[in-house]
Amino acid sequence: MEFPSQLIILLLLSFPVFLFLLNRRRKISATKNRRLPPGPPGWPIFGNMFQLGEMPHRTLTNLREKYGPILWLKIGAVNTMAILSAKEATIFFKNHDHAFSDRTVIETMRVHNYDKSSLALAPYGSYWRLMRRLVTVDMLVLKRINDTVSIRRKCVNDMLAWVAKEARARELEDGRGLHVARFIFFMSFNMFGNLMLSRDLFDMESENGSEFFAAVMGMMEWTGHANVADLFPWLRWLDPQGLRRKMDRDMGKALEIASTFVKERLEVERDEVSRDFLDVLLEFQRNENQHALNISDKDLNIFILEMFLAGSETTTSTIEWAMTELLCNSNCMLKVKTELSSLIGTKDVEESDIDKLPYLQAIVKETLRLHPPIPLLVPRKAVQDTDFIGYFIPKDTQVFVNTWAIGRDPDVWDEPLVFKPERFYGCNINNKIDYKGQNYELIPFGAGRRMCAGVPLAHRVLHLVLGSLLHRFDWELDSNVTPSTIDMKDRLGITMRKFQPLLAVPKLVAS
Ligand code: HEM
Repeated sequence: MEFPSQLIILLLLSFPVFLFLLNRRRKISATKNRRLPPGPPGWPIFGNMFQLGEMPHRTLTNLREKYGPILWLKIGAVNTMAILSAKEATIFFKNHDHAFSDRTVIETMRVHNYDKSSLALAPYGSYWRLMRRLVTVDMLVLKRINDTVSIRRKCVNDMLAWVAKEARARELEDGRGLHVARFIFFMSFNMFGNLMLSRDLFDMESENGSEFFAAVMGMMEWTGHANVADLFPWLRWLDPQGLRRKMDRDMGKALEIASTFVKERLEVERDEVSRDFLDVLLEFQRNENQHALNISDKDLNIFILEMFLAGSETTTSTIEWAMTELLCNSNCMLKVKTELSSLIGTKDVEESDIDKLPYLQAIVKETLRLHPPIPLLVPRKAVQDTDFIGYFIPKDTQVFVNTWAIGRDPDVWDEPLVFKPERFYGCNINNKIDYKGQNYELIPFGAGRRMCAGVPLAHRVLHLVLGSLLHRFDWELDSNVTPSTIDMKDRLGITMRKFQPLLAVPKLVAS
């Protein structure tokens, strides 16, 4: 009778060992198998770099038909996986978000060790967690966003006054359009200047930017350039296009000015009413005993720069595209203007009105579906070797989640190439789809752990600015273009902007 109970105990003890060995065998066989996703053959040394062209989001989308929704590329020396469909993106974010939660860092972002202090580029770990908490728990929470409503209102009013002045001037000059993205960008920059530092950094009257503005503009330019040193890391020391040198100069200047802003702030008494994001940041830094890590002064200065880099171009690109689509689709323009006038009347659009404006919301979603400002998201990187849908993805592989392709995925969207806000409106089946990271077919802000930390603020700003421009003015295309001749090409820099900037004529709405 002794024997069976010993056997049972032995079996019970050996079961976990058995499971461990089985799991290990599976992993070894997946690794041995090393089946990479399919992809176009590349050149020796250069891989697929010449095939991608200037608009990789479009090139990759076109490759889906031949190779399927998951693509393997070698861009120079960099292993790259691209995800091109909503179904595969869902599996990626639901089951593998952790395994791909690091970031690839481009060469220009290593200057001044920017990447070491950046929230957007930090490796997935304790520093990232701390900074992410700062943004999502202390800074961009509902109360603080509500406390700063008047700042955004003032910046939008300044912009509306500027456009009104231009509109009056244009009444005399037949049909000459205004460069729409320019004044949206200046307004956004000032908005972040006021939210972050309580100061205007661009003078709309004289159209003059501060030194800080010029330095951050330089940073945006060098970040948006394709850099050979990113594809062949052994070329880094050579800085073949001089981008590192230029970035070093402009980022150095921007950091120096940001540190004087901080020093000046430390010398003044601040009251609760005028608290801005810098006050929140400094308080977070002072409470260092509550965190596992310290935030250095440099981390703080880099955080300030990051808010400008993350927020102003993305906002501008979205609104320029929304205005373009509306000017090409007069029925949608009429519908949104009718919604605004019947629900808002003659008063200004306020952030508190957004929930009452479903068609305006549908327009913002539809614009972000077709024209996501960051079409390949901020590239992720594999933290470890991973088995992804039966493919072996080696550690350090760069991942492009092509949200541009996913927004046009024919398996998900009816008439995917048509601008149709109605799909998100009324009783339509897509009405419930949102960009807050739960619906993987619409991910202009990404999804998962590394999803955009600025969504609550971006949501307010996009609707407020677009709603105000549409409510206050009637818009027409520049007299040289029509909806059928307008150029709809995009170009990729730090964000995806319209290749030919939108020129449109504002006319004051008679009140
Ligand atoms: C139209 C507006 C915006 C768009 C389309 C956008 C889009 C994105 C995208 C695609 C990512 C990468 C997500 C991923 O990897 O899954 C991202 C990251 C980020 N965004 Fe935004 N963004 C916008 C506005 C803002 C604003 C206003 C802020 C801050 C004030 C902001 C702060 C950030 C930060 C800090 C990250 C890095 C998050 C992390 O790595 O944990 N963004 N954004």
